[in-house]
Amino acid sequence: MSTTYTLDTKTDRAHPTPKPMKRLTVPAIRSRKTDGKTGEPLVMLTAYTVRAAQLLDPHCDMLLVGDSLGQVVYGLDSTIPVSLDMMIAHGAAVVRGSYHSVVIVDLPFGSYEESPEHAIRSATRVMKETGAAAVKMEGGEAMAGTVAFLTARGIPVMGHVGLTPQAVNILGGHKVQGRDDATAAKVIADAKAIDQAGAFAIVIEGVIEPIAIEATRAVSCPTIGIGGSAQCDGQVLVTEDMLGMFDRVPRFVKKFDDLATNISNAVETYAADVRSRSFPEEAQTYQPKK
Ligand SMILES: Nc1nc(=O)c2c([nH]1)NC[C@@H]1CN(c3ccc(C(=O)N[C@@H](CCC(=O)O)C(=O)O)cc3)CN21
Ligand SMILES: CC(C)C(=O)C(=O)O
Ligand SMILES: [Mg+2]
Repeated sequence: MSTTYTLDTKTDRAHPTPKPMKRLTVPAIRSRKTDGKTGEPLVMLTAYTVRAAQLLDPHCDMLLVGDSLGQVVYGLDSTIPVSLDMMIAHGAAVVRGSYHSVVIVDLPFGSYEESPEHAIRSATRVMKETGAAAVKMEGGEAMAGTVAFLTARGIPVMGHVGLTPQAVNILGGHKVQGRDDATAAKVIADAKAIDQAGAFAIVIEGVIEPIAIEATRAVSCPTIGIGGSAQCDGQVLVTEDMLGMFDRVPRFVKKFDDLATNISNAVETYAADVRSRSFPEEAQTYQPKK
């Protein structure tokens, strides 16, 4: 399944061996149902900037321009205030920095819920102005008609069920779903509805493992877990969380590095060097031509 890619250290761009890399497609992603064990899980991470996209692209199947940029990039308390213009600006940057992964852009709160027509207007802007291949929207049974409407008109949709952060005011916080019969049944029904409406994949966020497994088995498209289960057909995390760049992280995050400490150390050294006049040195200083 996986091809070997090498990194051009000057550009951080991936180079396949032996022939040029082609961007993965939505149908290729859709066909990657693993049924829990067989097959290679899908790898997705969030990206908001061109530099992040360049670094992540060779290693991922999908890059998600998540509305989590509200908290991570803009310091907001929730994803509720994020605008479509913000998503489009970051989406275009991520498409420019990638050429292997499928790029998916979150439709932000208030840009799609009113009607299928409302959703397609926003999604069309995303597709035209960013070059992304798909959009993602939160919601289950209530959004199934909208998912079908967009899919029938050329816009691939990724679903998102379980802990849906745009519904934080209904859920009463970022709370794990499926611990009681009512939310457990809702997660399954929502996943089935979005799958039958034609979603090419579904994010299952913050759901107890047995229900995430049941939802994965109940749908024909791949599920992407985040605080879901290792038996989902793929996994996603917020990149800054897994790199140790964001301090308040959910329990489902594993920190694969501690970049905040590295950056803080480098800046401490810079500040000390400026204050002691040991930076800049000769090598960083311009002199008149001799
Ligand atoms: N940096 C970042 N990472 C994310 O994963 C993320 C965002 N931002 N912004 C949008 C949403 C918000 N998310 C969140 C935020 C908090 C929890 C959280 O603290 N959950 C509790 C669960 C408590 C429970 O019900 O048991 C936890 O302790 O993990 C979960 C998801 C996921 N998304
Ligand atoms: C956490 C993922 C699934 C997301 O929706 C986001 O980053 O906004
Ligand atoms: Mg999101």
